[in-house]
Amino acid sequence: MLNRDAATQVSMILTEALPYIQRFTGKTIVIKYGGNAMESEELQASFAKDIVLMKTVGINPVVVHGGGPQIGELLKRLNIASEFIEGMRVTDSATMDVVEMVLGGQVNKNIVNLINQHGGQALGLTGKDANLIRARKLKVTRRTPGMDKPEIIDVGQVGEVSEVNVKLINRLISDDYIPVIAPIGVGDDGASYNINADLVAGKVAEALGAEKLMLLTNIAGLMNKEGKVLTGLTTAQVDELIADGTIYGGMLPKIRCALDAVQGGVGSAIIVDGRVPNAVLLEVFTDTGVGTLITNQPLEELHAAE
Ligand SMILES: Nc1ncnc2c1ncn2[C@@H]1O[C@H](COP(=O)(O)OP(=O)(O)O)[C@@H](O)[C@H]1O
Ligand SMILES: CC(=O)N[C@@H](CCC(=O)OP(=O)(O)O)C(=O)O
Repeated sequence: MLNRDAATQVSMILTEALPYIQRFTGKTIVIKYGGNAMESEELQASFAKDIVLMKTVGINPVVVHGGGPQIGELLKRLNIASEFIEGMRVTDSATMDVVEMVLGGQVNKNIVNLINQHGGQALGLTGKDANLIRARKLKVTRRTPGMDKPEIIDVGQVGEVSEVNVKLINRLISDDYIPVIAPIGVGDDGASYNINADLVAGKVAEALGAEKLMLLTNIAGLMNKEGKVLTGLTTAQVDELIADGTIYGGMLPKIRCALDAVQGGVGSAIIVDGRVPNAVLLEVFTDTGVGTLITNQPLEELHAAE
């Protein structure tokens, strides 16, 4: 039996959750589960439980996962060198094979299995299944201070989303499945594309008209040079932070996809620290959600989240 203090705590949490449950019931929330947020077995289990709980109270979670560090590990074991340009892995055909094996196999099935172990009905897909994610080749542009023109860089078999099979995802949702999507796209010619998982999550959220896009990562949020978490950002402020080098690497696609998603009709996008146990629950069901929030009604000024 719960002691008095624990019982009070539980009832406080449930009371706090009620308005959020009412607000999100029947709505779709897209959760991007980054490879860095899969740090430990405990965190993976708490993520799976959070997703099952969401579904149980009538919210429709759609998971899009990454697996960058897991791809890096196998590439290393196979002695295949790898580099990132502007947050995108340069992908030749040997690298693409590894990406497909790790994301579509190991990582996808691990998440599906965990959700199912906790009582959910997860169904894993790559963008190739039923042409879920159609893609075209992505050309990376790099702006270097002092150079008047941006460079266009060929990073190989890296794609961007051209179309999402919304009908399939909605069908899975209405049949009570939890879709778990690996960020591999298929070109018109059947070619495989390695797509940054943030970009897939953003486009899936946009295509579904999701209420919320959550990006789980290994940092407390988007930070300024002093290490303070920033929230309520405008596009212009983000552009400034990119230009002065405050935002770089993996945060570039993350913040861009968050901005694009809200401009494309998603209610809000939030970058959350996935290293915190039950990060998804805390963000969706309590007032304590912290991280970098991006909405269409930006706050007046950049400010540090409390
Ligand atoms: N301004 C910034 N604020 C926070 N993190 C940043 C910033 N600029 C770059 N980063 C880097 O971006 C990383 C998150 O991107 P990434 O490693 O691709 O995460 P994920 O695997 O979760 O998608 C952070 O761990 C940090 O190293
Ligand atoms: C083009 C590109 O960079 N693709 C990513 C796909 C996985 C991913 O995005 O994983 P995280 O979310 O864990 O970083 C990669 O190859 O690492």
